[in-house]
Amino acid sequence: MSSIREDALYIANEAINAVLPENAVISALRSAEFEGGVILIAIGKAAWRMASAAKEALGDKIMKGVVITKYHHSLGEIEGIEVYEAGHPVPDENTLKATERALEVTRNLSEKDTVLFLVSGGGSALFESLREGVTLGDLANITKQLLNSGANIVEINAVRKHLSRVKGGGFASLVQPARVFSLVLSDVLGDRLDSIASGPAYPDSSTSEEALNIVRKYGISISERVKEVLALETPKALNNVETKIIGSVSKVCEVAARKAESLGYRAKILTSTLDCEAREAGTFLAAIAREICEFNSPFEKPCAVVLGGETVVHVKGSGKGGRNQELALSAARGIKGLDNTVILSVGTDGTDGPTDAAGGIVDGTTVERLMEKGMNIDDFLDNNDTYHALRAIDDLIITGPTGTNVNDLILMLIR
Ligand SMILES: Nc1ncnc2c1ncn2[C@@H]1O[C@H](COP(=O)(O)OP(=O)(O)O)[C@@H](O)[C@H]1O
Ligand SMILES: O=C(O)[C@@H](CO)OP(=O)(O)O
Ligand SMILES: [Mg+2]
Repeated sequence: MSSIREDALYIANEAINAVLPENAVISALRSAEFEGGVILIAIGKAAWRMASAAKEALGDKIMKGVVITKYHHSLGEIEGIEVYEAGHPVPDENTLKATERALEVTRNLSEKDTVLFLVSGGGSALFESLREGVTLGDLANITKQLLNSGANIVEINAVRKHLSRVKGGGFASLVQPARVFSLVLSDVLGDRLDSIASGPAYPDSSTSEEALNIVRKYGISISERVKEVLALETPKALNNVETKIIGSVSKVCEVAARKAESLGYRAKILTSTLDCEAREAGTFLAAIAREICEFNSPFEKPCAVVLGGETVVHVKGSGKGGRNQELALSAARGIKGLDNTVILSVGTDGTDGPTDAAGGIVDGTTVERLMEKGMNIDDFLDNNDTYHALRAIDDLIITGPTGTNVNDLILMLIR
């Protein structure tokens, strides 16, 4: 019989494999019709896999193409398509250069032409052409502040959209009169199309006023010059765009639940929209675990509790970690001493925060194993240093870039 840890890792792996984008791209393109030329632009952490699937489906119908993905996320050449890598989560020079190339290949198109736009999370950092008055230095600085402020992705992107020529519908405006056919892998809760990769081809629902309020709410420091740029509006209507969502965290949760059932666990999806502070989610989940272990309620053992979403972290310490590692370690504190209980939290993109881990997997012995090494769990949580704690006791999950990106999966198994 496999161990409960092995079960958890198997379930997570199967669920992530089920949202690799290839099949979804190919089936979405099967029924699509293109009158004139097709120009492919793919952005985000899943861009390479999405583009290579589109090439497989459409072959020479694709006249030109540009892929922009995160460093170490491309898997080689794709015939007839230019592949670039750039900075994420903070954009860099290569972001601007690659985006300029994407704008060049989509210039001067006719209304018969189609821009096949393949969008996945990460696109905000990877696809950028700045409004006049904003420098790359400004954007990098504002991005770093926002990422560590506890602001959620919808808020972060409301600000980024108002600094950009391509975000918030800007890209679709620039390629007019060509039509944009957009396939989107969602990594934003509620599948908000104007927030995923900051919606370069979707009418923006956020306003300048909101962007300025977010800057104020989180105490983001910006110059007067940047403030003036933020006050300019984004497109609120576009008539050349068609959009399809081809994957999201709900599917990850459903597959995880199904796989858990196939291993004999009674599975429940608790939520697919978890969005609170990471350590609070971990503490809360641990409390549910204790209830189940003691009273066999509200879920009967053996059970699998599945959650999907994207928590946030107010980073105050100077350590290394990510939201999944922080959720897992805080859960470990709460399930200390429980038998046959495992909690796992993993980013489906394979990278959790600025680390080489995808997440963490903890159990009732995690705290004790840390203590044996002379490590106090609270110190590591306080310093946002969850990576070093989990690494010391082999409780990290390391997958490398997965080629997909649909938020995070959290799984609790009890038997
Ligand atoms: N030391 C840390 N501990 C916990 N979280 C952190 C730490 N450093 C950065 N983060 C969080 O990691 C987030 C970025 O993680 P990442 O996995 O790259 O996000 P995404 O998958 O959404 O692109 C930041 O928003 C920040 O809140
Ligand atoms: O690109 C982005 O804006 C976000 C959401 O889509 O993705 P990530 O959090 O992976 O950077
Ligand atoms: Mg991630």
